Amino acid sequence: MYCPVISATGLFTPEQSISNQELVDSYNQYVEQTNHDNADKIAAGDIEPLQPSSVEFIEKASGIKSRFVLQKDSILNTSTMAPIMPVREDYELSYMAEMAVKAAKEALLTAKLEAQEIDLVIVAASNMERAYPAIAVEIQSALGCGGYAFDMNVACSSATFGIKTAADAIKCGTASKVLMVNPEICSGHLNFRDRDCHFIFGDVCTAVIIEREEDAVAREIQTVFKIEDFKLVTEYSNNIRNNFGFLNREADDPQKLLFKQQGRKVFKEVVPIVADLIQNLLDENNVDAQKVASFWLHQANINMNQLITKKVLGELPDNLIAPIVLDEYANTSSAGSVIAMHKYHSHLASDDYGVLCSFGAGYSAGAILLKKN
Ligand SMILES: CC(=O)SCCNC(=O)CCNC(=O)[C@H](O)C(C)(C)COP(=O)(O)OP(=O)(O)OC[C@H]1O[C@@H](n2cnc3c(N)ncnc32)[C@H](O)[C@@H]1OP(=O)(O)O
Repeated sequence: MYCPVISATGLFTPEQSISNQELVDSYNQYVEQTNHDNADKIAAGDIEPLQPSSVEFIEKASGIKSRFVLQKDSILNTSTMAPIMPVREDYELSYMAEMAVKAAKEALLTAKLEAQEIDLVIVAASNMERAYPAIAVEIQSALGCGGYAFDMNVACSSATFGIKTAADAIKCGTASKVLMVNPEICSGHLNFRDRDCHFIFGDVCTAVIIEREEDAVAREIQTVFKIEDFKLVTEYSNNIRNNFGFLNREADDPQKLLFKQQGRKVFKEVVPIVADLIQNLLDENNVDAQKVASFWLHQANINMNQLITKKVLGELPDNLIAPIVLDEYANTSSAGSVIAMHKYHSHLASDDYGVLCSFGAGYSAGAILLKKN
């Protein structure tokens, strides 16, 4: 049985970003116009007027200050309020593959690997740009990787479940070097006309190389994280849903089928699931939570993340121990915890532990115990 390690990560960040102020200005302009257009119905009491959004609410409720997006103008334009991106021709690279190739190249460079050496490509993300051919097979071809490739979706937990799938393939010898990517175009599943959630998500792509420990050692890779143990859990819930799919293309209002959540219920129900999952993982491996150098958590919401770390550690740690990137990136679904790890791991010393943890729709949650070489 081979021992799987993470030998590199990569990150693609879109060039364009939207501040809370820009987002709120656009939303409030839409509210003003809609209320003006419906003035008679509102006056007759037939419909309620739309309420404005606010920068103060967004920052306080979520900790988000800005988000990166692939297509800013059409999101802020009140006549579209969605990322309007030209349909790519069959001979062109898809948007998801394009982002993933960029993130993957950084990871391959760090891991001192050629793309041809990769023998499994996994796309793990919460939305796929199309049903088939698999985006992973397109990436495999674009990079020139060998072996096989497939797509998988466990919503915000896609990356941890993807790493677990990759590690299992390495352990049993099905693959020796895996590229796992998380191209998340979350702006596409967001209803920017819904005040409750218009601020939550951003676009990004992360990449992770998982391989046999002996191969990474042979190439003298400086920073390698040994995958010590995992815990994955799913528990069905209707509280976070995206109902948009191939069976509702004729829906009256497709926007209403996009992301929706019962935010308070999610908060209340998911925090204990995640805190218990992490605690059980640490207990079973005899690792004291205080000795963990970093908890790279899914970047859902500042209050949720802080409560989870507080439950595990008994106090609020500094930003290196539980790094927050959602202020700049917002919630990027499966990519969030990997961004946190990518940006905040250089302080780990040899034999230090880190926990990579995801949680989200399903419900689904995953925690991975990592040990630095
Ligand atoms: C796990 C995942 O990644 S899923 C995606 C992210 N989801 C999560 O992080 C789940 C955790 N949930 C949360 O963090 C929170 O529920 C949030 C941030 C989504 C919302 O914060 P809450 O404090 O719960 O706000 P809530 O929806 O209850 O609204 C509070 C008030 O603010 C109002 N409000 C809602 N949106 C806005 C807005 N954009 N601007 C101003 N006011 C607003 C509401 O109408 C409500 O008003 P009321 O008290 O008069 O009824």
